[in-house]
Amino acid sequence: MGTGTWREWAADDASEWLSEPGADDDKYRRGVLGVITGSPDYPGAAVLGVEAAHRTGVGMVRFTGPRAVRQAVISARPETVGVAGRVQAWLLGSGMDASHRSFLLAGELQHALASGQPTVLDAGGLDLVGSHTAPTVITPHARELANLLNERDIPTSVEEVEADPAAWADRAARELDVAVLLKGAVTHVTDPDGTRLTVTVRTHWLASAGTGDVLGGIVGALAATHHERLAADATAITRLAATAAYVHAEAARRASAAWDGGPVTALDVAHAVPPVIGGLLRR
Ligand SMILES: NC(=O)C1=CN([C@@H]2O[C@H](COP(=O)(O)OP(=O)(O)OC[C@H]3O[C@@H](n4cnc5c(N)ncnc54)[C@H](OP(=O)(O)O)[C@@H]3O)[C@@H](O)[C@H]2O)[C@@H](O)CC1
Ligand SMILES: Nc1ncnc2c1ncn2[C@@H]1O[C@H](COP(=O)(O)OP(=O)(O)O)[C@@H](O)[C@H]1O
Repeated sequence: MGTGTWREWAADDASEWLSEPGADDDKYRRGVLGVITGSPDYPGAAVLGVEAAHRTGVGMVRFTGPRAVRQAVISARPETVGVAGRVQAWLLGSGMDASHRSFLLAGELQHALASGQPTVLDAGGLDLVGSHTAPTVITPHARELANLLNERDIPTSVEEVEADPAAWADRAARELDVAVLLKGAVTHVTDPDGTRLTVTVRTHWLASAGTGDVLGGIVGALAATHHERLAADATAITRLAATAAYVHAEAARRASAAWDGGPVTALDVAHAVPPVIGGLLRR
C-alpha cells in the first residue's frame, strides 16, 4: 500500500491551536464539551477523559453518560455538570462496549451524532462512524482499527495494521471518510483530503491502561474550544487532533521527568497537561 509524505507535528504547529481566554469570554463562549463515555465495567475511562478535558481548559464539561458512572465522574471532578444541555463538541465511546448498548444509550449517542457538532469517537463508539454529521475524528489503537475495518468488510488484522500503521490509517480515512488518529508509539493522524501528520511519543511509559482515554478528553476539549474554527474549515479537525496528540505526548514526557524518568499513570498524564499548554502559550 503506498502512502505519501508524513510530517511530524511540532511545538510551533501545536501552539498555533492554543489560546488563552479573553476578557469577553465566559464558560459558554470558551466551549462546552458533551461527554458520553464509561460503563459499569469501565467507569475509570469516563473519569480519566473528563479529568483530561478539564485540564485542557474547556469552559464546561457536561457528562451525560450512563447513570451508574455519573457519580464517579462528578466525585472525581465536581466541576462537571451532569445535566444535558447545549454543547459545542462531543466525546463519545471511551470505556463503552458497543455490543452491550442499551436502547436508551443508543438513542443518546445518535442524538449527539445528529447534533451537527464536532465529534470524537473512541473505543466503544467507533462503530458509529458514518452516522456523524459534522467534523469527526476517530481515535482507535491498532486492534480497534483492525476490528472496525473488518466490520466494514475490509479484511485486515492487528498484525497488518501494526506492520504499516501509516498505510492503514490512510486507507481507513479514505474508506470511512473521516479523520483518523491511529494511536501507537508513533501516532498517525490523517484524513480523506490527504493531510498526513505524525506525533512521536517521547516516553514509552505512556503505553499503560487509560492513557488513550486521557487523549480522548484532550481532543474533545480542543474541539469544543475551537468549534467555530471547525465549523469554518472541516479539515481543521485533523490538525486539531494532532495538536491533542502532541500535548498528550509532551504531558507524558513531563510526567515521567517529574519522577526522574520513572513510570507514569494515566492520571499523571492528565495532570501534566496544564504546564504543557502553559509552555506552548508562552512560545
Ligand atoms: N480504567 C478504565 O476504565 C480503562 C478502560 N479502558 C476501556 O476498556 C475498553 C477495552 O479496551 P482495550 O483496548 O483494553 O480492549 P480491546 O481493544 O477490546 O482489546 C482487548 C484485547 O486485548 C487482549 N488482551 C487482554 N489482556 C491481555 C494480556 N494480558 N496479554 C495480551 N493480550 C491481552 C485480548 O486478547 P485475547 O485475550 O483475546 O487474546 C483482546 O483481544 C475500552 O472501551 C477502553 O476505553 C481502557 O482504556 C483501559 C482503562
Ligand atoms: N510503545 C509505546 N510507546 C509510547 N506510547 C505508546 C506506545 N504504545 C501505545 N502508546 C500510546 O499510549 C496510549 C494508549 O492508548 P490506548 O491503547 O487507547 O489505551 P487505553 O485504551 O488503555 O486508554 C496512546 O496514546 C498511544 O499512542
